[in-house]
Amino acid sequence: MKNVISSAQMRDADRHTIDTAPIASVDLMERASLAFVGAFMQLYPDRHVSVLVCCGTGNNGGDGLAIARLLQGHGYDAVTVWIARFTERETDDFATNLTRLHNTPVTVAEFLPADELPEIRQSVVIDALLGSGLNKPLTGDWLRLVEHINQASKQVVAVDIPTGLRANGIIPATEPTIFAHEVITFQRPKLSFFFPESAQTMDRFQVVDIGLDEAFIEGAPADFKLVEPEDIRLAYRKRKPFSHKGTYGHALIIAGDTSTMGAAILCCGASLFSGAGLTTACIPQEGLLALNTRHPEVMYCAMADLPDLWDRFDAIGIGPGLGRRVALFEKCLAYEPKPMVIDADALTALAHEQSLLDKLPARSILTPHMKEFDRLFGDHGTWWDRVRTAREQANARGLVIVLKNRYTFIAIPDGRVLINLTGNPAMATGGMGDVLTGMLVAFLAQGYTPEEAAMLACYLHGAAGDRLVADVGMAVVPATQVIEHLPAINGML
Ligand SMILES: NC(=O)C1=CN([C@@H]2O[C@H](COP(=O)(O)OP(=O)(O)OC[C@H]3O[C@@H](n4cnc5c(N)ncnc54)[C@H](OP(=O)(O)O)[C@@H]3O)[C@@H](O)[C@H]2O)[C@H](O)CC1
Ligand SMILES: [K+]
Repeated sequence: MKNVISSAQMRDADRHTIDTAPIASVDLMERASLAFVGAFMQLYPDRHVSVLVCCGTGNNGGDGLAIARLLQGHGYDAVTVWIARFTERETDDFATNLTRLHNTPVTVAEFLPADELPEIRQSVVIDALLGSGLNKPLTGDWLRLVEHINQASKQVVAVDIPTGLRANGIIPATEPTIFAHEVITFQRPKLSFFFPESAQTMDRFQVVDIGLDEAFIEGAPADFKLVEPEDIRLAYRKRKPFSHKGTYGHALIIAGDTSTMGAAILCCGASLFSGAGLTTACIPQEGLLALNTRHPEVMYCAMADLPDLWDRFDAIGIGPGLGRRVALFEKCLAYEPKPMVIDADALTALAHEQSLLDKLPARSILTPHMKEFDRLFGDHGTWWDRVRTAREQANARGLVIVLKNRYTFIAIPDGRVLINLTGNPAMATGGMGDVLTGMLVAFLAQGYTPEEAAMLACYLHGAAGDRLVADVGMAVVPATQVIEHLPAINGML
């Protein structure tokens, strides 16, 4: 898992790399700018596209100057630079790059405080005004310039981070920023990119490697970790020769009600396709025909038989579409504790009866979306606060909290948060949560730890959706398709 590091840690990594590589700081800026230009050229291959590079006078601005020079060197023939001279301070690397830029034909205009800003006629604006050095909200001339750029409604590509966005996750709703369609960021995504509030500031980001010392970055203390494909390959255990269904555990899904039987069937299907050796459904009897038709492999357990059969199960998933049968949840908490996934209506029951939280089996997995989370732990004005509560609760109660979001945050008992990057907006359809729950139960039944199960299920769930979008071209992905695509994803590992 890769560390997500703070701006201060990034500065340390910068300094460390300069000292130990060794590399001059201006050469590191050149490397960063080259990496940016490589990514930019993929986005805008037309050398005649008109580009306005807006630069501050710090190192983000220094990058902008180097980028303008490099683009011109690559044959981009309509590059203009604006420099915002709103402070007398400039960094050494900015100054060096300004001298270098003056040796090229690129047009440079400088703006002093209160200067009138000309109309922006270029098609693309590169935002190199302020980067990770931001230490206060935008005001005065900075704000005026950023608003001028936003009002021009051009394509905006930000260098490292959109101007005005704080890097470290806390995003006040009222703070103005530039709006960037694309962010080309250095070495690591900034923590803020994973918080839904960042959608007001940016559409997409991509990370480019600028050769900072990776060992140093990975050695830094980090509360947030990115789940990488390599982590999944390492965690995932391929099926062994001579293994049998007993090797892969028995999952019990307690779900479904008259009008929400589909949730139970989706959940069971996901368990089946995620490799549980056996899957049993505790659903209302009226759902049996549908279950047998859709998934004849799944067995049935009547509500009344649960106490007698409980010993047979290795992991329990409870909640999807449980509806009026939700009292079952409290009953199950009185039986012998088993690895458990708590979702949907069972989460609502927890919210109504908070004392049940203390009765959850150790290291249970909770899978709330935002509303379920707030019902459970109180309203949160920002995602930063919500994630902080998730960390506190996971740590204090020894739970794994899968806080569902465009980038799902997995808060684990040791206080860290794993960030899952797979998944896409085409998957924003009903039933996806039921599928995730089924997958989690299946992985628990197979003997994975709750942390591993959460990581695998979130990653593979999103990866199946990503495949369906990328390879099959689906604009909208229904949950059943994700289930059927899971084996192919597993085989890929
Ligand atoms: N390791 C890396 O990732 C590398 C990053 N590079 C680039 O460097 C920037 C960070 O550069 P830095 O010089 O530290 O900071 P900025 O350019 O972002 O900001 C410059 C100064 O602006 C002032 N400031 C901060 N907030 C505001 C504001 N709201 N309004 C006005 N001015 C503001 C502040 O100075 P003060 O003296 O006023 O406190 C900043 O110092 C990084 O983002 C990358 O683009 C390197 O090029 C390569 C390595
Ligand atoms: K920027």
